[in-house]
Amino acid sequence: MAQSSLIAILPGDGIGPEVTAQARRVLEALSLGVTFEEAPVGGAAYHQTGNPLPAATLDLARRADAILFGSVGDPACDALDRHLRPEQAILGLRKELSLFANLRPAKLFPGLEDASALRPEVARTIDLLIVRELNGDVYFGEKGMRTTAAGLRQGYDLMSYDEGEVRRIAIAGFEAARRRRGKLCSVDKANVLETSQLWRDVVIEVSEQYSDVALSHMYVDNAAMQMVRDPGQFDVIVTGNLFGDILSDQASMCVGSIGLLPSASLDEAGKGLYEPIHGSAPDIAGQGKANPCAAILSAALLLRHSLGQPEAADRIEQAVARALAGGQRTADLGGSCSTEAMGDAVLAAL
Ligand SMILES: NC(=O)c1ccc[n+]([C@@H]2O[C@H](COP(=O)([O-])OP(=O)(O)OC[C@H]3O[C@@H](n4cnc5c(N)ncnc54)[C@H](O)[C@@H]3O)[C@@H](O)[C@H]2O)c1
Ligand SMILES: CC(C)[C@H](C(=O)O)[C@@H](O)C(=O)O
Ligand SMILES: [Mg+2]
Repeated sequence: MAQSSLIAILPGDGIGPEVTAQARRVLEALSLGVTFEEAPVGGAAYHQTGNPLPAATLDLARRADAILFGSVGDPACDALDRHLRPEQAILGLRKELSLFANLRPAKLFPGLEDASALRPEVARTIDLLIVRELNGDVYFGEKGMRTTAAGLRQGYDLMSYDEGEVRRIAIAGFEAARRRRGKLCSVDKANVLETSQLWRDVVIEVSEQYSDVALSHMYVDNAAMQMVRDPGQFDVIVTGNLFGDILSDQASMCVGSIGLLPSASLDEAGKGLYEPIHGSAPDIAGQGKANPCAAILSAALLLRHSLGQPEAADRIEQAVARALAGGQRTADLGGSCSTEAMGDAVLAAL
């Protein structure tokens, strides 16, 4: 029941706290009777405790019904050992909570044609969902630095997927396609990578249970090209962790800004972490310039996927659309609204 739901707020670093504050205001305005509890994460947590993902923060994330996450990343931490860096916090949460299915929707908001990097008639066709695998791939394989026989420094990161990991994300992709326009494009690099060959084989096996979904396959380099040539051809894209990371940043500029794309990271049971796809944006942090829409739209996904509140989710999405259509825009979209003013505009449109 939403009455007793606990939402963990993990604002993080850079613009994370700025955009999360606006998302929280919007959730509060809906008076859903939810409780919020906040904890530090990323560089903020490292500076306080020496650990980017302190036990108390992980505990809150486990106890909560859903997690609203800002962003992590702090240039002052870039020289730390990798396990101490802010980014380990989001990777750790995804892994510890088995949040393997990352949904990244991208759709052009009416009126934002001019903000897209694409021509308006192309931008208008975009309504796609990237289903990105989040617990495996080159992100979580063996990695390290070593010295070659010739005495050269060598970095390595092992890419791998087992068939169980591919099967469960393929199912998530087919299920999403079934709820949308019935088209699934699996993106891989099977012409070169064994990991991708297994990926393709398993996706084809799973497709036998989904005869109502039209499955296609595309190599990732072609997919990057097709995303800007004819993005309207895509309904659902299912892909691995690394390819999904890259393609989703690209998709964001096709609809106008990285400050617009939310995401849901789900486990098998529907528990979720919700975050904008963007990072901590150190170049604009602390200046009130960040676009809070991705964070606000992430709160909408939280209500829909973890709290069973689809009407409230629709209300938030419609309010964002109305605010944008009314000309309220932050600098990334060519406007002059501050982060807070954009939050005000969404609240006014609720
Ligand atoms: N999930 C996460 O927490 C996450 C995601 C991506 C990057 N990061 C981290 O963030 C740090 C910065 O990385 P980066 O610069 O490659 O990516 P970034 O997404 O933080 O920023 C890329 C560019 O987009 C702009 N931008 C991002 N979000 C914006 C918003 N809401 N409104 C307006 N402009 C916005 C930034 O100003 C910057 O010019 C790094 O430490 C990186 O590891 C974290
Ligand atoms: C910060 C980083 C670990 C993260 C990723 O690569 O998954 C980010 O780029 C994202 O898209 O959420
Ligand atoms: Mg990314």
